[in-house]
This record gives sequence, structure tokens and C-alpha cells, in this order.
Amino acid sequence: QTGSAPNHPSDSEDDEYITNVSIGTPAQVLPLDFDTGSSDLWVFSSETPSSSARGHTIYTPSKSSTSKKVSGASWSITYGDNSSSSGDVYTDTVSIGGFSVTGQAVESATKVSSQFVQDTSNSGLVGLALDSGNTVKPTKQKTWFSNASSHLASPVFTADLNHQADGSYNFGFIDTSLASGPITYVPISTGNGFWEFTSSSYAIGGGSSKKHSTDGIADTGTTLLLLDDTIVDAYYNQVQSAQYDDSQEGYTFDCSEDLPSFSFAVGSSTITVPGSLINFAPVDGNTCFGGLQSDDGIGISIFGDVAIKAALVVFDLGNKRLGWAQK
Ligand SMILES: CCCC[C@H](NC(=O)[C@H](Cc1ccccc1)NC(=O)N1CCOCC1)C(=O)N[C@@H](CC1CCCCC1)C(O)(O)C(F)(F)C(=O)NC
Repeated sequence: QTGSAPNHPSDSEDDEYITNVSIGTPAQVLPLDFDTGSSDLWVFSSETPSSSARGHTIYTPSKSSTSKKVSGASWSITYGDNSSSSGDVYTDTVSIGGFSVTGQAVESATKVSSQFVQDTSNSGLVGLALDSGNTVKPTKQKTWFSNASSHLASPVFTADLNHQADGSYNFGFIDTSLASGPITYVPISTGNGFWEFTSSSYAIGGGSSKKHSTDGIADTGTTLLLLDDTIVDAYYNQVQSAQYDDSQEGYTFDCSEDLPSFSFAVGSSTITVPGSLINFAPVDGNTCFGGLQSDDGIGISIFGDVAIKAALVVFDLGNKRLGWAQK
């Protein structure tokens, strides 16, 4: 068996990517943000204060004949951007791209931070990182993909994200026609619960390859490509009008600049992010904000949507490896 669901950018900046998910019986369809950087499936619900839920589609467990409350269970999560949410837990049938998982933990939000209230493009998240990252207490719950994987033709899923266009999340199969180049696989380290890998070098534009070991995660839930300061400074050194803008908390440049590409090693291959994807969004007038920014020394780098848009990414749980193919 397999599943295939389309995704689309939430706004004109590709800030996040949204996929419709069916929950319960009869199906309640919610627009959710698939996030390979976390491991909780949580939704705005009938238990979310109505002032917070305004503008969001909600899940109402009492209207689903297949919902069951997980007694005594709770969850609470804080994300890298300091947004947060928490609540209690149900199980229900969750279908994505035509593939159904019964008994999926659906975490219902009784509290959401202001960023979630304001971001009406999503009604929750589908965590697709490793099960170890799940926050439910006293008993950790499995991700939708983990539950699905034993029934899928193959324990893999792929992310195909595009700039201002539809893409797909495919489960149980790899559609290599989505890529222009071969898939190169690298092993993941599972200790932190992420799809974490090491990239050994990078290059800017057509320049020479520079050795630099990057420990990073493939993260569909992060908008930008966040790397070490040395790499980021070296990149914007090549952008004549670039400057670090304290108010924007990142590098900005003249929107009319022709940005160099950025390449990173994946095993013995490289993935090249075109400069056009690094010209992320206008901030004001003729000033634009970069899609490559610092990881602020948080100890791990994040290959977010700006990097994933340049590739077909294969999340291979069976072989504990990550595949990257140029698009
Ligand atoms: C270390 C820096 C990471 C920042 C990252 N957030 C982001 O990348 C958010 C995502 C967003 C888009 C639109 C509206 C609201 C939020 N975007 C963002 O900070 N920016 C600011 C810069 O311009 C681009 C948009 C993050 O926390 N990602 C979470 C998942 C997001 C949480 C907020 C809602 C959207 C999903 C993550 O799971 O990927 C994580 F791995 F970072 C994490 O925190 N795991 C526990």
C-alpha cells in the first residue's frame, strides 16, 4: 500500500507548506503543516479556546464515532521559534493521501501560543521526525508515519516542496521522476530524534568546494536554510549589497542582486540551491531577506524548506538513512 498527498505553500513567501488531512468518522478535514523536525501530531480542536481557534478549522472528537480519549495522557511542546502548544490526547483514524491509520494519537490543543493563533494557514502539525521525540506523557505515542510504515509497501516517505507551486508527500514509494538527478543516501544519527546527517563540504556559486563538517537536520517545518556563521558570512561576502540587519535579525540585500547558488555535500554528491531560492522575500522597499541565515550556534544546522525545495528528499526509516536528489 502507498499514500500520496499534495502540499502547497501557505503564502507568497513559502513560509510553510500545508497538506489536507482527514481525521475521524465521518472525515473531518484539517489543513496541517507536515514537520519532519518534530514528532507530535496535534490539532486545533473543540477544546481550544474559541478566541484562539478563530479562523482555524477544528477537530471535534465528540463528532467522530471512532475517537477514543487516552485517559490521563497529556502533551506539551515548545518549538525552535519559541512557539508552543499543549493539551490532551485522543486516538482516531487519520488518513493522508488515501492511506488510513487507525488508532493514531491525535493530540488536541487546549493551549496554543500567539504565533499559532495568528497563523490561520494551519490547524496543527503532523510530526514526521522519530518516535523518540514525541512529547506525550506518561506514554509516548508513535507518529503517523511510524504507525503506517509496517503497512506501507516500503518504510519510506518523500518530500517534494516547490517555490510557489504544489508539491507532494508520498508514502511507501519513491517517484524518481520528481528528480532530475540520482538519489544519494547518507546515514542518519537517531540520538536526538531528528533526521540528522552530516554534510562534509559546501561551495558558493561556481567556487571551489570548502571542507566544513555540518551536523544538520532535514526539516520541512523550518522555512529557511540555517547554517554555521562561517558559511553564512562567506556566502553574503559574495553579495555586494548584503548587510546584517539587526532589526530583521538576518542578512538583507538589494532585491535586484543576482545571488550566487549554494551547494552542500551529500555523501559524494552535492545538492545545489539556486540563488533564486535564496532571494527569500522582500522586507521593505527594494530590500530583500536571505533564505540562508545563521543557525545562531544552537549546536545543530537546519536544512529547512529553502534547501528542500531544491531537492527530492527521501526519509528512509527502514534503512535509517536520508536520500537527496537534485530537482
Ligand atoms: C531553530 C529555529 C527553528 C525555527 C522554526 N520555525 C520556522 O522556521 C518558522 C515557521 C513558521 C512559518 C510560518 C508561520 C509560522 C511559523 N518560520 C520562521 O521562523 N520564519 C522567520 C524567518 O523568515 C521565514 C519565516 C521552527 O521552530 N520549526 C519547528 C516547526 C514549526 C514550529 C512553528 C509552527 C510551524 C512549524 C521544527 O519542528 O521544525 C523544529 F525542528 F524547529 C523544532 O522546533 N522541533 C522541536
